[in-house]
Amino acid sequence: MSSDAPQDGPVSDGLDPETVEADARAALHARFPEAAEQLDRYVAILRSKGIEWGLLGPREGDKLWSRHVSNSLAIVDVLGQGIDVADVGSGAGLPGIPVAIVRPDVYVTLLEPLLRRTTFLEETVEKLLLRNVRVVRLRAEDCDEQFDVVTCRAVAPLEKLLRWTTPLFYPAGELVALKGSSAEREVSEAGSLLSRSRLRAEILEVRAAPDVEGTRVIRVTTKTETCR
Ligand SMILES: C[S@@+](CC[C@H](N)C(=O)[O-])C[C@H]1O[C@@H](n2cnc3c(N)ncnc32)[C@H](O)[C@@H]1O
Repeated sequence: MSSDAPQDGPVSDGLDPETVEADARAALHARFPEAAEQLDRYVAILRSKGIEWGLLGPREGDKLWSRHVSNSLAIVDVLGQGIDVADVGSGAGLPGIPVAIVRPDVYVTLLEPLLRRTTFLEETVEKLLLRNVRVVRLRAEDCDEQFDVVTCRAVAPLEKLLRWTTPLFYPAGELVALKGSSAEREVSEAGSLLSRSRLRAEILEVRAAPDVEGTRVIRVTTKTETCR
């Protein structure tokens, strides 16, 4: 699951991975002090049960802060206040759980079709006492609810994501897809579907905290009609 997680240039090149990881944790604690303890508890669950259950590769244990949590939290400033979010293909809860931890004003639905993963998610949500999260075992294309924002990370190329998720956010909401360096190519490949569906895509550079690696998201919204 982790190999296709979006990540731009390796900030860790030449640096001791333990230092990179400790620095990322410190930067995220400094940015989200009220959430620091909960984030630590979530990372501990990912490092133990997440890896044991095969939801993350064994080598990801050393990159949980610098690769996964910082990447997930890069979208927090893109999300409006008090909104309903669906995290499609949440896997081990990325980005939905870190977002729910630092943004208690947001209500997050973790949408995930695989039983093993929804069991992990339900147990994790219960352990962390997250009141603003629910877990729904469904494929995105089988979900008939609507959300203000659909998030996703490392699930599918934009064109496929649009086919699966447009009914979940159209016409008033948006899709926020964590992508990294493939963002431009994916927008271009989805060009004709975007225009046929009257959707507009923009690429945003985002970062969870000043001292962690940034990434790029594709934000898709509905084209607004212009009055003549
Ligand atoms: C590579 S994992 C990424 C998990 C997580 N978002 C992350 O960044 O670590 C892709 C996830 O998407 C889920 N998935 C695949 N097809 C899906 C669909 N049609 N609707 C919802 N989730 C789907 C898979 O079950 C899997 O958990």
